Amino acid sequence: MSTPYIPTLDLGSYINGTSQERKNFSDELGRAFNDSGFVTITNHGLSQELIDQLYEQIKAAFSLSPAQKAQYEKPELAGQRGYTSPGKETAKGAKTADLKEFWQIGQTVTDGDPVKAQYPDNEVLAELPEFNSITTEIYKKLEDNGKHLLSAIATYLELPVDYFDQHVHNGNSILRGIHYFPIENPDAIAPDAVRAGAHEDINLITLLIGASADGLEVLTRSNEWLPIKAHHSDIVVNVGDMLQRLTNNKLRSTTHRVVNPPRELMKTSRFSVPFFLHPRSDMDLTSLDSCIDEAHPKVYTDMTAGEYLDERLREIGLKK
Ligand SMILES: O=C(O)CCC(=O)C(=O)O
Ligand SMILES: [Fe+2]
Repeated sequence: MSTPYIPTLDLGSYINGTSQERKNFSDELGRAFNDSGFVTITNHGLSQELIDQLYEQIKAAFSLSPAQKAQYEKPELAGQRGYTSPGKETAKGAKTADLKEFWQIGQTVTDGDPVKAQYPDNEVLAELPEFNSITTEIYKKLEDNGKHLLSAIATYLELPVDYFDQHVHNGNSILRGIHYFPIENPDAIAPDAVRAGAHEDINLITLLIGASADGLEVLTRSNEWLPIKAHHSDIVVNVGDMLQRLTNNKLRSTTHRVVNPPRELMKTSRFSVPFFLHPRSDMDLTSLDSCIDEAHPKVYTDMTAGEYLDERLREIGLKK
């Protein structure tokens, strides 16, 4: 998956490294987030066996009948938990909905934190008991990896290493299993219909487990679409709009999309599982003073993470 534009970093060298190795990791991660906004990480502690089990469960969940899936689709939850059927999410600024369906799993609060009251319960799939345990395990592992990455970013930004900890503890993160369904008749879809229209992610950072097929593309600084090869064992990490806002554009939330397959593969599915790392909704996203100066005047209005998420869910059609 590695291209010079999207460097590969060893997360193990940060988690278990010497102070020099940790410093090097922070510098390289910061540089990549400042440049392309994307990195690939290895040594993330998710075994291939666990990733395979995850994909097995995700595929099984999408294979349920439309009536079974409909039991888990709750419009009042704005797609934030359970199942969302095709045609519901449209990339910001696009006219035609993405060619996808998805499941979303949210935070499980177990330590008595009153923030629990803000989160709807996860939908429990009665048909697939292992779906619930495996997705929860993956959620926790990706959340842990995300916390390490944010502490490395805090160091890069010359903030205290634990700057993000209180904001992401029991944060509003989402694990999303996506099925880009087969396109049975390519001539019958709208000319602008794509698997995922060009967009930026809403959250702080996204950790994306290697997809089942190619199709993900990243918009480079020279305005070219760079394909990212799908590798099951890698995790691709990118900056989202909340971190871009907080850093007044120092870290870049890079535009990406998922293109339709070539004609001979139109009738095949593509599965992917991003983890959108969100803070608690009361986190203040006001740009850091250290990221504002004469050359970089303040760009964004002040908002909390909760206010910003609400605005964005309306823009993509999930919240009415
Ligand atoms: O499916 C993928 O590879 C990427 C999905 C994505 O960008 C998203 O859901 O925000
Ligand atoms: Fe995305």
